[in-house]
Amino acid sequence: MPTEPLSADDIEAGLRELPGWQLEGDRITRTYRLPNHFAAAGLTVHVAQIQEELNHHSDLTLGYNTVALAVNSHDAGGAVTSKDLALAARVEAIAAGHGAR
Ligand SMILES: C[C@H](O)[C@H](O)[C@H]1CNC2=NC(N)=NC(=O)C2=N1
Repeated sequence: MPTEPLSADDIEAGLRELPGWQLEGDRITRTYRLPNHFAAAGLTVHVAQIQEELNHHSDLTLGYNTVALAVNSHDAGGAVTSKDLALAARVEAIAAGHGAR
């Protein structure tokens, strides 16, 4: 998968397909709210598993009942690439199953 930086238009187009995700500075971010702490911990572990599978890792923060992700591509000089959007899409696909909104 290319690790070329995406244009602002491409990032905007990608984020339109990712509800709740936004561009904050040079990273795409999302905070999921979970029914309770244990559900948030479970989503955190599941996201870590996906990130290992993709070999692409966000800053992943577990709160009382939240899971926050912030990611860009180090190997593209800290720019947003298709790898970041792909990670976000994988997380979007499983988050609701953990009770996230
Ligand atoms: C050596 C290893 O493949 C690289 O460091 C991977 C690991 N996870 C990564 N995560 C992110 N966000 N960006 C990267 O460029 C990256 N590269």
